[in-house]
Amino acid sequence: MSSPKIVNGPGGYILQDVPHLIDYLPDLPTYQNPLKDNPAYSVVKQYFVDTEDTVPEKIIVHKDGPRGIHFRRAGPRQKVYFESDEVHACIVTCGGLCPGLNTVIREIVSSLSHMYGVKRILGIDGGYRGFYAKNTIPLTSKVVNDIHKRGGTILGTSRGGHDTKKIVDSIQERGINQVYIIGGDGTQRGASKIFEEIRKRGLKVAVVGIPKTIDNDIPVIDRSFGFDTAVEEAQRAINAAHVEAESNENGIGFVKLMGRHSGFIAMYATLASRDVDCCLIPESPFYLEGEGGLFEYIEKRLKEHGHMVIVLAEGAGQEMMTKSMESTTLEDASGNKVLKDVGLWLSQSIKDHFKKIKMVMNLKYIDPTYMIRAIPSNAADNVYCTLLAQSAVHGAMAGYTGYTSGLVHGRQTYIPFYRITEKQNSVVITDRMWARLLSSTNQLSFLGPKNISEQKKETHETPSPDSEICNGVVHIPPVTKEITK
Ligand SMILES: Nc1ncnc2c1ncn2[C@@H]1O[C@H](COP(=O)(O)OP(=O)(O)OP(=O)(O)O)[C@@H](O)[C@H]1O
Ligand SMILES: O=P(O)(O)OC[C@H]1O[C@](O)(CO)[C@@H](O)[C@@H]1O
Ligand SMILES: [Mg+2]
Repeated sequence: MSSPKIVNGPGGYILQDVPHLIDYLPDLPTYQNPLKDNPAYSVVKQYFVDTEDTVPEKIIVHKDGPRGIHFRRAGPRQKVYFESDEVHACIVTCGGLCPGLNTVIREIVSSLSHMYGVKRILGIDGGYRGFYAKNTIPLTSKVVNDIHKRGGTILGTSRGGHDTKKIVDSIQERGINQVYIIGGDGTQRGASKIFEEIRKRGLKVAVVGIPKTIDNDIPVIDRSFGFDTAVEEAQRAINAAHVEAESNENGIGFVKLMGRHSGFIAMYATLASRDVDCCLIPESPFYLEGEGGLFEYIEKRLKEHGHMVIVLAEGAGQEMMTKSMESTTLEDASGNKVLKDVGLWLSQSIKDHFKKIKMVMNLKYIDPTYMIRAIPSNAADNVYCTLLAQSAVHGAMAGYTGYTSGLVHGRQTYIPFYRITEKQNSVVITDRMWARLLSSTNQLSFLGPKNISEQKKETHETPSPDSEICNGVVHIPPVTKEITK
């Protein structure tokens, strides 16, 4: 692994910089950025980003506190390290779907063609393995013109199949010199390995990651593109659950949403809806029976209101499920643990409980999990995708490499891969945002004081001042390599 580029400045200023091609190819020539003559840019007062501009990771600071960690600000630079004719770019999408993938593809192609006059852009078919196992797809502005109106990815995606050597061989053989890799935490780990191999071989190839995660589990960045769309789409399921619940005697509308280790979609969908009485996420343990348990809370709510809505993230309550429901495949092709269907299990457990206590109850279970991610991105996400793609392209043209292009406190930045891959982002239940949710739903926390003090120890002893914005980061145990029985 190449060592991190850290620049220290006065007042505790730290720049966690990203690699540059000249770190290992010092004699590369530079060229004037063609944007200088672009009519869209020539009217902008200061259209090139000052190379000294950086963006702070934490925006809330104390008077006497250090200035803290910063990232390089994204945007076009005066000098570029590629001539337009020289660029041969490729784009690949990996991991699960997310609204906005096609918009990012479209905007990378548009930025390269319209801003930098690039003519050779390839799509890699079907994720990482497409580099060595499939044909490529030529991409032009015409080909991608309408794709942002469709869900999914026109390039196809996959899990597994990352073979660093074969991928870099393919890049080298095809003469590709800019690689745009769109995907989640696993994908960014793969991108980092590709960068290291390219650097080792001394190739003039910029490797750029574009973060995508419906679960919002990538750290540092404000949120992933597509997250907003997914939360919005989840409202339709919650509304339906509410209508069903209201119209039945002791009705329970029960909605399962995505979120393997991180309950962000469930949390934001709950906060947005206002119809949810109980939100269950992986980060907040709960129990069913007895005083302070879920069953008691449901009974109470039904007696008070006659109906209720429960939103459950798929990773919640996994540890409680019986061995009898154990799935036969315990991990996917990428090594991610395959979760058991907690929605079916919990809704059945609730039904059994009410049967046992002889109380009438009508539960309607809605599972819209894939529906919220297989749709085109909304207007806000489309704008986000556009700016993200433009920033990614500006960085590669300027010779930066080995970075993820991401939004930090509303600013486009270049983040070194190691900051993206070292941890997963999770809801921190001792932070303000979860407390806001609890006050909004008025649900119990289902936590004893022991659980709360354990969470505090696991995360930050002292909550970060701006933690409610990006929620915080916790260490997730590495994916367990269980043997399939
Ligand atoms: N540690 C790793 N090193 C190299 N490649 C990896 C690593 N982890 C995952 N990958 C590769 O990245 C790709 C996507 O990984 P994964 O299936 O975990 O999805 P993801 O990018 O995390 O997206 P999401 O989880 O949001 O759907 C796969 O092709 C996988 O082989
Ligand atoms: O697409 P697959 O392989 O079914 O995986 C589904 C998983 O992908 C995600 O959408 C993103 O990791 C999870 O929320 C979900 O558990
Ligand atoms: Mg992932």
